Amino acid sequence: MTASTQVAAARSASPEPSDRVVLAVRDLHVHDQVNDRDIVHGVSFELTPGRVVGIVGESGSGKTLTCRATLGILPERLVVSGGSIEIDGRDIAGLSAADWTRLRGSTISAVFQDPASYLNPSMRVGAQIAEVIKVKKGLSKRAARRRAIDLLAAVHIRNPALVYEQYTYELSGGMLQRVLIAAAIAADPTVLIADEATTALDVIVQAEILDLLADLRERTGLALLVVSHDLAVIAQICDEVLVMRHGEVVERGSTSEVLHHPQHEYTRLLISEHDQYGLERYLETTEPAHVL
Ligand SMILES: Nc1ncnc2c1ncn2[C@@H]1O[C@H](COP(=O)(O)OP(=O)(O)OP(=O)(O)O)[C@@H](O)[C@H]1O
Repeated sequence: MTASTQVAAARSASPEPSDRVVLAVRDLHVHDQVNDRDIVHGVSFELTPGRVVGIVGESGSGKTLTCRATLGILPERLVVSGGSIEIDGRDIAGLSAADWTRLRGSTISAVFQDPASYLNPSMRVGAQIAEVIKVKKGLSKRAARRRAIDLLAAVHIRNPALVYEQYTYELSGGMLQRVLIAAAIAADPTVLIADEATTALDVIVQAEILDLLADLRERTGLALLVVSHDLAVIAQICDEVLVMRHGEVVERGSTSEVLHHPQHEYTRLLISEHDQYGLERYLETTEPAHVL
């Protein structure tokens, strides 16, 4: 049984109602204590199992800080100054460092741009995934290795046992991003945040990684928060989209509704900027744009 089928089997053995809210961000405000100003103003969204919410916006619009607040990893000078974040029904405001250690990876996990910087260059990549499994799942060294190889197969790596033994410098950017996704899902989180996770990849590899995320959501019920400055990425995978500008959500709605009938001038600008990259092929479809 592969890792993904194991995950799917474990979940189907205890089916969860799909309207169970696994992440609720309500009226989130992030404040810069040094400059005494709010830089994220009232962001709200909810994730249920298998749902994909996207955040799109230009550089500096507050996308990453929204993710970092959700993961409890804001830079020191920044604080959550308003609103609430609940993960699996639990308000994160009162979490201790030990609670966060338990939660990160096993309930909420993340992948970012530049996977190489999140992997140790002097350790075989498979061993790094196995390490997560040993720590988070308490498996033996041998069982963790087996599961890590299964996970590499689950993220569509063709020769997982060989790749397990390789180092980061031997792998392409797309392969490294797959390895990082395997590590991120190793402890069966319910929520995965993908912050510009495909930005550094060429268009074909980017599409493959988005397919992989869609496949994981389909098979395991993983809920996804996908952050990108690129509307084409959002169009390919998200059920719902929030358009951010200067720390505020200027427009939100189902992806196909926002792409077909943008209400805000800034959304229209984003769409027109992306036409040249092929967004029109999603806009031309009569079906919802996000269906893969
Ligand atoms: N460590 C920090 N200290 C102070 N201000 C910060 C810090 N990180 C971000 N900011 C401020 O918050 C704003 C939002 O940053 P954020 O990284 O969330 O933007 P973003 O939409 O993710 O952009 P990008 O796509 O470039 O990552 C920035 O314009 C910056 O002014």
